[in-house]
This record gives sequence, structure tokens and C-alpha cells, in this order.
Amino acid sequence: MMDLTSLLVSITISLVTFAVYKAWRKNRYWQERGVPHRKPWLFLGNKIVPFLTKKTGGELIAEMCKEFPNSPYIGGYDFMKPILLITDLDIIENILIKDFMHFTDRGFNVDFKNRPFDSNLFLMSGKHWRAVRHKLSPLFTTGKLRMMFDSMKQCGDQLVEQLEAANRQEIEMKEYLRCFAVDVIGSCAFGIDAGTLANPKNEFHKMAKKIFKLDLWQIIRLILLTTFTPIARLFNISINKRDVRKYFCNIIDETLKYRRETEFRRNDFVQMMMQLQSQGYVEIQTKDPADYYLGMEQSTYTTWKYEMSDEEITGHAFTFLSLGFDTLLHTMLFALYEFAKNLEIQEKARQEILIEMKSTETMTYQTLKEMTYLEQCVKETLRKYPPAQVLIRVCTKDYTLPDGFKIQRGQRIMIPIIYLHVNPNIYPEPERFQPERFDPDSSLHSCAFLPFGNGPRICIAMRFAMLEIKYCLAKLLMNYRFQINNKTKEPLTLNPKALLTEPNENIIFNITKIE
Ligand code: HEM
Repeated sequence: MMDLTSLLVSITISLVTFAVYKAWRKNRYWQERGVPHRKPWLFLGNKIVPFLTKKTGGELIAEMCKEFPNSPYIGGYDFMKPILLITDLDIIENILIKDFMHFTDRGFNVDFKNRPFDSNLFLMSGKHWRAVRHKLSPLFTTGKLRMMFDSMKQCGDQLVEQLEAANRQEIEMKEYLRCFAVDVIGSCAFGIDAGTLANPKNEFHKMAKKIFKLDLWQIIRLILLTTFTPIARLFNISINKRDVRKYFCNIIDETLKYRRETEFRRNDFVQMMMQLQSQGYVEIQTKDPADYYLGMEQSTYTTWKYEMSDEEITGHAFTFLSLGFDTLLHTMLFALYEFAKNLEIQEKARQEILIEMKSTETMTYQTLKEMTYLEQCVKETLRKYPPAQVLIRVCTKDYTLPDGFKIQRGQRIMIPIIYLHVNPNIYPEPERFQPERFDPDSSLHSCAFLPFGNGPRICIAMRFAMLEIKYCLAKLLMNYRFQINNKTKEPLTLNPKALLTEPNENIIFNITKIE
């Protein structure tokens, strides 16, 4: 009779053999469909955790795309999940814009019903996303941006005051820019004076910095949420760190309570969301109760009512906060770096700013709008250093590509922004910083420049982000000249441990005050 040890050994061997066979079968997915792909590793797919390499996840994906320059789409494996990478601009346009109804979601599976504090437009799907997007879009109209501009200006004045107080010629701008961005979003999202420019060591700044800090547990959480979604749901995994969420939720709760009790009003996201909440529910007409609004072939309509709760307001305010500084801070930092490397471009941008400022006492929303060359410089920065390196979609309704290839419902799609933005066929000499690429009369494909995505799921805060970046750069260029200090280690590389694009090296500037 077989003893217990032999039994356990045979069971283990059988299980391992079965797992290896399953992984091997999965790894043949693209081969069986005739889609060009790089050979995956067993269980790990193509994405060897960026921690083990010196490249970011996006750079690894771009390398794969470069291997097949003539293919409009490429197969890849995220662990054992097949992903389809799209590189052809016309197909991208169809997916993001024209045939959006087949690709409405990003494929996260977050349980918002039981975790309203995790409410995050980026992660939402289907009818829930549509209702919330509809509710939140009015937060970013021109009128609202003009109102927020005043808060930005106060922070800009403080930024220059702090730089003057530091009175240094050799400076790392990163922490100053972070404090500026944290104070702006603190003011615009919650209506509070976060005070980080005045006191960079305060708790608000400490917690804000932690949001995007990738530790091992955060990486595991992200892998579970993106690749093993049923497990994430089963264990009620949250994308946010517990202490960070608790800290900011308390602030927002207190703000809501205070405003209700005192009827105090302020032009910020919290206030605007309270107003939207008091306007009542959004009614969404959907055709198929099983597949919500994607079931276009169904003939019966159903109505779904969506109302925003206090917990959701907190969740959205927290989302705005978390997305509202790392993206902006690094774009401003990379822009200053490029200005410091390209002194003629820096001077041209400064002259434009000074000319626009001649006819006005202080900088206004309108003056900033007239600074078109500065805007081109920001766009060129976002081309070279897109904060998000890929766009994500999931196929929500079966779809056929122009060549007859069928994308099945549930298929995950990635659009490698980081590859498109340095493709020499789209942008000749991609390494050069050349704001002229974005001249108003240049004819770029609608999906060649995607730092904010495109289509109905484009970044909801794009105009807010552009406004803040332009304002901060204009304020700095008016007051200082920037050059690279030779202690900066070049060429710059990207930090493989960061979720968003950021430099691995400390960028040190020599700054000179303009009298
Ligand atoms: C330079 C700054 C920023 C960049 C480059 C950026 C980029 C992006 C990108 C690439 C997406 C996905 C778009 C798509 O899938 O098509 C996105 C979505 C989003 N962004 Fe931004 N973003 C920036 C700043 C901000 C700020 C400041 C906020 C909030 C105040 C914000 C809030 C959001 C939200 C809520 C979404 C989800 C939209 C939806 O799914 O409907 N972003 N952003």
C-alpha cells in the first residue's frame, strides 16, 4: 500500500504537472491565433516584474512593439493573461473613439457598492462610470477653472516667495514643485490650505507622498486588482493604502460636516460635488438589463437612477487629490529640465510670457490662454515624458478588426503611449525637444498624441492639468533662468519602481533671479 508521503508526493507532482500544462496552453494563445508576439515565460508572461529590471513596465512593452514594427497589433502576456497591444493609429482611433461602445471599460473589478470610499472614476465600469462621469464633468468647465485659478495664483506667489527665501543658486526643484502641486490640489479639491510650501514636513505632504509610493504590498495589490480580479474581490482588496485613505477621508468628512453646519461655501471640488449631490439623481437609459448600456441590439429600455452618496464624494475627492500632483509635478520638472537643456527655447517661451504680461497687471486665465508657444512646450514635454505610459481598455462587446481578426469580449487591450510618442515615423528625431511639432497648423493624427488618452474616457481633468502646468512654468520663467547643474547625472533614465513616469536621477538646476 502507498504510504502517506508517496501519496502526497504524487499529488504534488500531478498538481504541478497540471499547472505547468495549463500555463503552457495559455502561452500558446497568440501562436494559435497567428498574432505576432514575443515568447512568454512560463507563469510570468512577458512582464518580468520591473523591480527585477532597470526598465519601467511601459518601456518593456515599447521594446516588444519595436520588435514587430510592421504589425498593427501584437500579442503579449501579463502573467498568464493574454493582452493585445495596438500600435496602428487608425485602429487606436476606432477603439478609443469611433467604436468606443465595444471598449468602454478598463477591466478593473472593484466592489464600489461595499467600498464607496474607493469610488474612483478611473476604475469604474459600464453604467456606473457613465453616470458618475456625467455627474462630475461640470467640475471642469471653463467657468469652474477660472474660479480655481485664483487658488492656483496664491500657491504660485508662495512658490516664488519660498524660492526667494531659500536664496540658492543650486537647487533641486522637485520638492518645491511637489509642495506647489499638493497645495494647489489641497485648495482646489478640499478647500484647505495644506501649507506644504510653508512647511514641507507636515502630515498632509507626508501622506500625499505615500499615495503613489510603490512598496511590495502595493505591487501585490495592483497585480491582484489588474490580473487576478476575482481574488482581489474575494479578499476585498483596496487600491489605496489604509492609513493614507483614513487620513484623507477624515479631512474630507470634516470638511463636509463643517460646510453643512455653517453653510460655508468655497469654489472647490468638494463644494461642487455637494451641489451636484443636492441636484438629485442622474437617470441613465439602458437597453439590456444584463449587459447594461452595451446591449444595443436589445429592444427594451430600462432606467437606472444614480445618486451620489457622501462616501462617494469622499472617494472622488481623494481620487482627484491622488491623481492631482504626481502627474503634474513630474511634467513640470521634465519641462524645466528641457528648458534648461535648450536655452533658446527657454528664452523664446520667456519672451512670449513677458509680452503677454505687458498688457496686464497680474496673470489672468485669459493671459495664460494666449501663451501658445508655452503650451506647445508643455505638449512636447508630455510627448517625451507621458506620465501614464500605457492606456488600458477591455473589450466589452465582441469586435472585428479591419483585417478580420476577432477580438473577443473580455480581451484586455493596451495602447503603448510611450512607444507611439517616440516612433520616428510619427515624430522624426524623437529624442529632440521640438515644441514646433505642435504648431497650430501641424497635421498630427488624432491618436498620435495621447498623454491624456482620448475619446469618452479621456482624462476628465485635462484642462485643469494644462492650466496648472502652464501657470507654474510661466510664473517660474518670469522670475528665474534655469540651467543644468553638472552634478545632474545624465542621460536621465526613468524610475522603474514608480507607477507613473518620473526621473530616476535627481535633477539639479542652477537658477538665476531675473531682476
Ligand atoms: C499631466 C497631468 C495628467 C495626465 C498626463 C493625465 C493622464 C490621464 C490618462 C492617460 C488617463 C486615462 C485616459 C484614457 O484611458 O483614455 C486619465 C484619466 C483620468 N484622470 Fe488624468 N491625467 C493628469 C492629471 C489629472 C488630474 C490633475 C486629475 C484630477 C484632478 C485627473 C483625473 C483623472 C480621472 C478621474 C481619470 C479617469 C477618467 C475616466 O475614466 O472617465 N488627472 N488621466
